[in-house]
Amino acid sequence: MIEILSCSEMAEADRRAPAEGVAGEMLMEAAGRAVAEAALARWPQARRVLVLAGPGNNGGDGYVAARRLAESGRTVAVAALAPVEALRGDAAVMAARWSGPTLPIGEAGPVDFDLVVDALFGAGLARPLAGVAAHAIGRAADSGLPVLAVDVPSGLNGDTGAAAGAVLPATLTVTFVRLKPGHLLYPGRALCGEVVLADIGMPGSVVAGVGARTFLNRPALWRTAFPEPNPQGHKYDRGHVLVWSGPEFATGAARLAALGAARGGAGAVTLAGPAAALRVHAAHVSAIMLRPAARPDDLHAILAGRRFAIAIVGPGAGDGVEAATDAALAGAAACVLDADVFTAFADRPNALRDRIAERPARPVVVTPHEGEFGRLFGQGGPAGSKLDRAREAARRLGATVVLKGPDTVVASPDGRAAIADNAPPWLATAGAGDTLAGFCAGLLAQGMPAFEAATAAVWLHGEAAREVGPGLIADDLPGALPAVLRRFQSTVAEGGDSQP
Ligand SMILES: NC(=O)C1=CN([C@@H]2O[C@H](COP(=O)(O)OP(=O)(O)OC[C@H]3O[C@@H](n4cnc5c(N)ncnc54)[C@H](OP(=O)(O)O)[C@@H]3O)[C@@H](O)[C@H]2O)[C@@H](O)CC1
Ligand SMILES: [K+]
Repeated sequence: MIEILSCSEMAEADRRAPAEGVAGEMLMEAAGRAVAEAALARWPQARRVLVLAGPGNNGGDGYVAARRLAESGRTVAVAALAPVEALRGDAAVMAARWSGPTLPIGEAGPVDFDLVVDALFGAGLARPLAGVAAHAIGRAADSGLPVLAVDVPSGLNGDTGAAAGAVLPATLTVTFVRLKPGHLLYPGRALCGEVVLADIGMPGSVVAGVGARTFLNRPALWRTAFPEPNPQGHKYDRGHVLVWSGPEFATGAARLAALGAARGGAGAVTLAGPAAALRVHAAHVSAIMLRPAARPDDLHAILAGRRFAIAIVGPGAGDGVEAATDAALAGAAACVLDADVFTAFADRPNALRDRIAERPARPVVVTPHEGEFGRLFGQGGPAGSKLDRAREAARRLGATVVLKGPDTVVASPDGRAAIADNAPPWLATAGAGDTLAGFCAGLLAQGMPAFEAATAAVWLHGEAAREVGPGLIADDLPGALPAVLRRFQSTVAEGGDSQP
């Protein structure tokens, strides 16, 4: 279940389902039943339920849920935004099957109820909520009652995770078939509360036919590309990562990247930089090699001497970052560009694009957080949701983009994208991004393709942070990776997945 479907892709699946023998009515019955079952499981004590029903199929699901809840002995009332006669298609059928009390929404407040089911708008939201609909969700929110949202909280855009106007925050959201981007991208993720994904009998072949290009970042997405250690392998079979280090008083970031690359599985890792900086590194690292490079241009010669080297440039790179980027893009087999690179190329994304385009077959992964993304692209940068922006940036740069945050998006220039949902809040700490750049380079060094390496690195990074728990500092992340990898490898060996 790793595809993520946009609202229009989900509608496309609905249109294709009847040809595979699954009528819309069947899907709606199953959806409404799943909502009722989730309500009963989560709030077994709730006796009186108010269902807010909208004018489309989201409302149709609400009428089914109302019927099912009434059948299970709950006292249910429907507060309808549209008169029953105005409903069309499956929603009209389901409204006709509902024989309990129905009031115009303006006349039904959430007084004397224990639970609100929000079936006003789902995937068909077309504009900000206004008038009686906005008033109704305001009253529901103010009531303090738990809210079960059908598909998505009303007012939330299922594609972007944003809301142009008022939204009814949910305690629990029951969605169907596949997740939508809005369940994962903030603020949507927080507005959904807990999310339950219900199987409503949509055939997998119908979903596959839609050809979704967005995925949940789980091992199932990249597991087959994950490097398997060769028992007869040599360390250089697992690649060599070269990290450019800036000046002596800013060595931490480059060192975290180097340690991340080593833990991420690179056969060998070298920190290259000014001698004064290397002396600082020498006081901290043992397994990492040190190579003097007085000036970033010296990287050309170092890279020329290696058949296969992955370069990391940006963490703690300092003033020479542009020259170091040039050398990396000219000579490395793959590059991870982070941090100071985005300052050096601020407002000049095309200059970076042109350099990347000089060797189009060579994988490049860029790993900005939102601030760095804004700095790089400046005015006229990619617009829209985080997913849209990452995709557009990948297309413009010709590089795999990791747009970091609590809902990190990885996008490939070929159009694929993945959203992560496993980063704990304590991962937002100084140096965590440098370690991520290292994990990614460590996987690239072992020959993993860029999109797979970047998505795997992001997932492993989140798991490593969970492994450490609250109180984490970035220094802990490389050391937490072996336990995560051990668990991951054992689930692969068992043919399973550590998460669905
Ligand atoms: N495969 C699945 O997942 C399945 C999904 N199913 C369910 O179908 C839902 C999608 O149904 P949907 O396409 O009918 O859209 P929905 O959200 O009900 O809204 C459309 C209506 O709202 C109106 N409208 C829009 N914005 C408005 C506003 N701001 N203010 C006022 N009105 C506004 C719009 O009117 P119009 O824009 O034309 O004026 C139209 O009448 C989906 O979320 C899920 O719950 C299941 O039943 C079966 C399987
Ligand atoms: K809803």
